[in-house]
Amino acid sequence: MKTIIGLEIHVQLSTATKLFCGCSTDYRDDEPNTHCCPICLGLPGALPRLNRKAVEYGLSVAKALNMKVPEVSEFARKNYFYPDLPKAYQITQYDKPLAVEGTVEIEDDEGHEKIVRITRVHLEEDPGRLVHVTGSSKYSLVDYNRSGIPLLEIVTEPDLRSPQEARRFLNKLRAILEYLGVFDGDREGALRVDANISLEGSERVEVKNISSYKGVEKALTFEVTRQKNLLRRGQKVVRETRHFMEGRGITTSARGKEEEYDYRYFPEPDLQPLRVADWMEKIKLPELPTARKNRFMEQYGISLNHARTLTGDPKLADFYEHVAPVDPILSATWVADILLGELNYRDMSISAVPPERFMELLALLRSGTITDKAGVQVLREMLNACAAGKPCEAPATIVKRENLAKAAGDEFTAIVQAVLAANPQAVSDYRAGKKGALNFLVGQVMKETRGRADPRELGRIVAECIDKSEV
Ligand SMILES: Nc1ncnc2c1ncn2[C@@H]1O[C@H](COP(=O)(O)OP(=O)(O)OP(=O)(O)O)[C@@H](O)[C@H]1O
Ligand SMILES: [Mg+2]
Ligand SMILES: [Mg+2]
Repeated sequence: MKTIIGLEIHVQLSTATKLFCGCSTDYRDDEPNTHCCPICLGLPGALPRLNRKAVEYGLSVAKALNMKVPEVSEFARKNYFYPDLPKAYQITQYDKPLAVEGTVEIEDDEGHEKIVRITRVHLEEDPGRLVHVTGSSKYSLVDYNRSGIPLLEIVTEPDLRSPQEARRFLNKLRAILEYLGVFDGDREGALRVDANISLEGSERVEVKNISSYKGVEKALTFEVTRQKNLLRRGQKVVRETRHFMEGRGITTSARGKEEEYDYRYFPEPDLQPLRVADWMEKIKLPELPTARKNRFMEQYGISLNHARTLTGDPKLADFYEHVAPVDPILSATWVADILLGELNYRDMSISAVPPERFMELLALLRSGTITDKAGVQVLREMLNACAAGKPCEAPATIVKRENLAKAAGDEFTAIVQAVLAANPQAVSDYRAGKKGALNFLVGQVMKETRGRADPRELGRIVAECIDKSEV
């Protein structure tokens, strides 16, 4: 049964000030209701003044998503009565959005390139935030710091075919937004999604206001199962809005009147229509993820998978380009396959890693001073220090202190000799032609050197030592 998914994504644009007033958008650590004025509080008589930067950001997203812009775009009032919006209407866009008909390229579940069509993007203001206080007396508080933050709503066509595909789409979209510098992905609630899902031939359900990528995938996975089970039991899926309960990973019906609500949209009389077609021509785009991915493969000779991973986040891509001169391929492996995993494990961001120190580590690996295994140990020491807020030690210092340099010279020969002497049976088995005996001896040397010997060279060296010792 075909799964059909379409997303409506609300992105908080990272402008310095709000959409229709000069209040600062940087309110995260501040007291409630300290970033407000008569305009974003919606007091009678206050007039909106459009933030030019927000329109530019919106248009650059439209351009990056290959969208068409109309001659003229217009704001509209969406009327509803709720405490998160004291003026009783949201300024948004309705029949004349900023742009229409775009595309985003993603990978489908088989790993093939696929196009997801974008229906439209439009600007609107974020409402205030309600905090529901429960306890002996139940009441709600409202914080208008968020009221008037510019949102860009991005609506997709129902082109996504699985919850995993939806998540990959969101990752790609987030990468594009971060490359454009219009969005701060680290901010909580900076991206909120309404996920629409149906099984072919059935009604669709809309899961509202999911605030994480993982949440979108989880909510959709839950819905696929729920809807399939309904149909299996001979029941019908009803068209409805549902809420996602992040903690429990389930969706619940929100059957309310809001679905049939008539918003009585009409053009916003206090704002001029925008001539966006002319404006669009002046918008310049930076290099975007797909272009950067292709350049990485060409310029550094790295694999598609590495290029994809490394360009998924502009900070990661910058980091890679910084350290690549040591050795592009070795760097790609160490950043994409090893560093990323260690960062995720510690819930650390790439910005916490000093690239110069990482280059020193790469140089030690490249020169063969340490083995891969010891390299991972050094990296862990470095990251643990960073995570604890301590300065990052030089890799060479860690290597010295922990005695991690590759076993070499006399020290190494002594270890091999000692292992051979301690295992005469294995040595004679090897001489008698048993290949397995060599592996055993190599394993013993690895154990003695605690990973400081290079397993790739070790077999040859041990064999040589046996040949050289008395024949
Ligand atoms: N059969 C379907 N199955 C799943 N998703 C669908 C289906 N048809 C449409 N969609 C998706 O649902 C969304 C439709 O959003 P649209 O804004 O047009 O309608 P709405 O949800 O009724 O309105 P709004 O949420 O803005 O009040 C789009 O993302 C679209 O891709
Ligand atoms: Mg909307
Ligand atoms: Mg909707």
